[in-house]
Amino acid sequence: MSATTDSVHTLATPTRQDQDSSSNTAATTASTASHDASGIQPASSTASAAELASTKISLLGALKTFPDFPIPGINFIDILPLFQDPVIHNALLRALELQVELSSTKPDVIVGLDARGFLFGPSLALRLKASFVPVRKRGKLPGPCVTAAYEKEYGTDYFEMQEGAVKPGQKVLVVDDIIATGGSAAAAGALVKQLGADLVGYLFILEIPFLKGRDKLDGLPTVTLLETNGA
Ligand SMILES: O=P(O)(O)OC[C@H]1O[C@H](OP(=O)(O)OP(=O)(O)O)[C@H](O)[C@@H]1O
Ligand SMILES: Nc1ncnc2[nH]cnc12
Repeated sequence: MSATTDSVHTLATPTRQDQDSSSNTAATTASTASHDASGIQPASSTASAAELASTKISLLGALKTFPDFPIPGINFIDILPLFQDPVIHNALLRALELQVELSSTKPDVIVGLDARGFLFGPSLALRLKASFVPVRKRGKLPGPCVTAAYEKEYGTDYFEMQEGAVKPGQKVLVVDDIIATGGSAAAAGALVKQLGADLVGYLFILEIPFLKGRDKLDGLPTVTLLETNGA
């Protein structure tokens, strides 16, 4: 197991758990600082930053990796165990909430991506007193929609949003479980902008850094709680 460290990350040693024969704990790094564009946190946020750092570490041991899923060559990182234990689930939501509070912008709307962005997007929106709006895979939403095609780690797909779901002047934060190649998030961001809203940034539970997904996000503030290259 290996994990990287750099100037904005502190290495956290995840606990390997022998949970079942087909899975293992992901080699993962918990960020102790926001990955936002400025990297600056106000002095008044010190207590929140400390809480966030310890909360992230409690999330690490729950992740599992599945080699060669859904196709050979992909090391699939399963975030679903984060929702199986209510203590970990609550810690996750608290960490995401703190992460948004530490950023400079309060979003009006949380846009969550089909399907795993739906697992925490609405709960996070409630905590932030923001709206929740879904981005769905093509053909699932009724009424007039805007559509964007995108490439991801294991194929091509299409995202849609309903016209009018976000409005000009609204500050929108796009959230999803994982940023891999960044194709899904970039497509969602393009739809938000096409509808005239103000895309203020992206928030993910987990980043796979070697796939350089951030490079597709136009330099917008992009925050991830955890990261792993799936080793
Ligand atoms: O950064 P990318 O390369 O675009 O990959 C990340 C996306 O891939 C996964 O979704 P997937 O399309 O597999 O669908 P699901 O959430 O419905 O399982 C994941 O939940 C992200 O949405
Ligand atoms: N390696 C991966 N594991 C889990 N979800 C993903 N979505 C895209 N790539 C993924």
